[in-house]
Amino acid sequence: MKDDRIIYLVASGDLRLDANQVCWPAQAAMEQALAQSVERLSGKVVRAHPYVPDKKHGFLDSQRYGMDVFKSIPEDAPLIVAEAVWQYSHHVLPGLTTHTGPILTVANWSGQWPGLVGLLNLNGSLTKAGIAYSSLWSVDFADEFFLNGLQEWMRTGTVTHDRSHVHAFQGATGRASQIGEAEAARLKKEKAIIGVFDEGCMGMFNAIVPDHLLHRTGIFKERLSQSSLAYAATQVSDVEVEATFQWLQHRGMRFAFGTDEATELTRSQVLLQLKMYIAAVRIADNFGCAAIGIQYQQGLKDVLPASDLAEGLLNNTERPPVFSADGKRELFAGTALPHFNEVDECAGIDALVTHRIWNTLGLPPENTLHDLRFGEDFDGSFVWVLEISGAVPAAHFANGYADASSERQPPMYFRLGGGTLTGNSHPGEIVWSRVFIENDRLKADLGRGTVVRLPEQETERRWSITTRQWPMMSAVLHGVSRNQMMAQHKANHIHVAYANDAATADEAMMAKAECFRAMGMEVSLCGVSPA
Ligand SMILES: C[C@H](O)[C@@H](O)[C@@H](O)C(=O)CO
Repeated sequence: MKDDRIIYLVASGDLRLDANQVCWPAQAAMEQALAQSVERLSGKVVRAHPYVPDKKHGFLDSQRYGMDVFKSIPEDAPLIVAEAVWQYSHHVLPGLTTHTGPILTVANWSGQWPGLVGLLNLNGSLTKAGIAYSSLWSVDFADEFFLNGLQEWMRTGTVTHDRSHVHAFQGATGRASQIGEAEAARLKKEKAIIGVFDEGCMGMFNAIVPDHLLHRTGIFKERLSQSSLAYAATQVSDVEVEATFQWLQHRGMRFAFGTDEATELTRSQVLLQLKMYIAAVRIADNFGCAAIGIQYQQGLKDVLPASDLAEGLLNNTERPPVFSADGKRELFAGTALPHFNEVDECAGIDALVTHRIWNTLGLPPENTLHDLRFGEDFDGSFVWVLEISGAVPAAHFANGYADASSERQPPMYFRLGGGTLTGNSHPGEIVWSRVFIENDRLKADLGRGTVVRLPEQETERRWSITTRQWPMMSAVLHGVSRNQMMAQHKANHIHVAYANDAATADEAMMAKAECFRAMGMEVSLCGVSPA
């Protein structure tokens, strides 16, 4: 007889065995706490797939495995996708496309592993796929917000969230309107190319912009291969790469060198990373790209050290010069070449538009995405830990390269090592944004924030409970609570750019919103006034 109390549970994981094994204890602890809360409300959690002793974890670790597991889940049953780790959404997406019962995505509010990041990627992917779902998050699965939400979901199949901070953008005025419209018109007339080095990183379905939506904005993809990047890196001379390395050292960037290739950063890893940097600029020039994205994961991760150092350098106006192979021409001289991490094409659109609008406004054009990794209250405000897995432009640190260091990427994600471009982002006024896809439309959320200087001890604490090797930004997002942000945000990534002060940040936000609107997107302002 069918037991109406049963709620099925699946857990999507990484593709990398090491990451799944290292992170499994956190997942097991989270599932236990979650199951107890469900039981308190008279439900019963049944795992739809087991812990596999041979693998030493219980994650869905491939798309095919996910499809096979979903065959045995009754399609109309209530289903929880529980996440304490970074996960590849395509492991569960196929099964969820045909699931008719209520779906709840849940993450533990912890910075230890990027579980919240995984949850947000899944939510963005489900949104793009048009699959109905609800979502919840909790520190211990016993708080009122979580229990109320869980109860509502178990009773009605949905969770209602407060989204009163989201306002339809009403159009900009004055200079912001002119600049935004002019940039959109320029894109339509002149067109622009984003170079995509192997589409579809780590199952991030939400990060792939279908051509029919992209082309309406004036942006087109050049589909590039990471194989050609690896080859081009072999063509860079040792003399050139040595000069690039010296350039960085001369500006005070620190490299945390060791000797063990398996766990430490070595000079040879860094030199390969810098060859990749030079190669990427040359390929971008060859194909006339206005921005590029290197996925690094599947494929390149087995061939070269991490792409992050190259990515951070590309995003900075002041960066080591790169010349054409014949040495005659400096490429992209005096400017950043916007790079979108993990080939997140939504971020690619944003990076290009931000780069251009900020330059027009005379603002620092360096922009980047971060993961929405974690956050906690500090001194009466909710301060987010924005942290990306490797690199930000050095201009985001108070003293540029002199405040930047390169640390070895964690071995469980980056077997072949390579260094990050890391540091603590300086205080200041920022514009945040996210382009996403819903109902086969490009949409964009924008808002304002302030990067705060936390006491050193608190900064260190936050770094130590997340990933110490990765660059961090401590941000207060204006007019948006933690739960509102989580409920609305449709991506693991959030885009950020600094302005000079509050007034210039407000103007830049409006100019970008206007540009996005003129590019055909449905634009919302979050936490700030619509006009
Ligand atoms: C290395 C990890 O897999 C990261 O790529 C992950 O935490 C992310 O940054 C996801 O946006």
